[in-house]
Amino acid sequence: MEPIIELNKVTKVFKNKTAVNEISFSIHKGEIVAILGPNGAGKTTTMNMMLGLLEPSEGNIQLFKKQPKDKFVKEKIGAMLQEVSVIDALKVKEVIHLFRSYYRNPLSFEELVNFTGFSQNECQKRANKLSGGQKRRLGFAIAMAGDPDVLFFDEPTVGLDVTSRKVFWNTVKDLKQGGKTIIFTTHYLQEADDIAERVILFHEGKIVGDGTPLDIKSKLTKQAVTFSADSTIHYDQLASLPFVTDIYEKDGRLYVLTEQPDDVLKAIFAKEIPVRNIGVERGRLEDAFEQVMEKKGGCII
Ligand SMILES: Nc1ncnc2c1ncn2[C@@H]1O[C@H](COP(=O)(O)OP(=O)(O)OP(=O)(O)O)[C@@H](O)[C@H]1O
Repeated sequence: MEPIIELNKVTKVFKNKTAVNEISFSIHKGEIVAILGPNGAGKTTTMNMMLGLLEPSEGNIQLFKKQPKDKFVKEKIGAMLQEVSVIDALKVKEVIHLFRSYYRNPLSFEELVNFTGFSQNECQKRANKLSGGQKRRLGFAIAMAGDPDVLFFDEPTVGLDVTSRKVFWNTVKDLKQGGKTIIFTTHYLQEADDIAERVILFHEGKIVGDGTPLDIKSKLTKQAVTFSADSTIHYDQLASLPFVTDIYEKDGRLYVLTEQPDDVLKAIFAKEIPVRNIGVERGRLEDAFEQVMEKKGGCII
């Protein structure tokens, strides 16, 4: 299958700062890709270049075999950027009507209101009276107005409450099922792990990892022996077990990171440490991310 997005040795320099440094990758139809990396890694700059909002200093970007600014491309893509700026004087319903009017085959008004999750009353509100989270939900509807094939979301869930986040990602999964291609950035690594089929890891303007979340975790993380623990257990007791590199607690379970889970289990039983509901898991994407940063951007995948 032909890629629909292709970046070839793309560099972006702002004055003296190289924000993106000779990156190349392709994205195929129907992929759901998370672009991850620490602050200042070059994620937004890359996304803005794919959207035609910034020109690369060097290299080439093509979407649908055309330049990002091509009118054909503009009709095929939708974007929700970090700053959602809408015309404040307009009501929500007027904003939606306005953005529909920009496209030849827009989604229906009702479908777009569904993306916001707004009630009829909320649709009467002026855009400048919306909360931060509501503005993002309106931004989602704006991104969908032209029924795009490719969607770009730059940190889409910042400012959304837990329920709105779930609704947002469930909608994204449905869009993927419907054949859309989705590219998003996020600092919530669990979201990337849950949603993305592919993760592209950025560090200091370079791509340092590219693969499925499982690939990346398998290559970079240690395994964890996990269990529900008796309150009498002390971290010291666990830390003294052989091959343990770290211990943390999450959702009432203890995670003992190790490269040798069998040996850790043997030692737990030998020392009669009171553990229940034992499991062995791969480390989190967050752990992989930390490993990459510790390697100071050396390419690992
Ligand atoms: N318009 C600009 N002028 C000068 N430098 C810029 C400009 N935009 C971005 N940069 C610099 O380029 C680098 C990459 O920025 P970018 O916004 O792409 O990072 P990011 O990975 O999206 O970060 P974050 O996670 O904080 O959003 C940073 O060092 C940033 O300061």
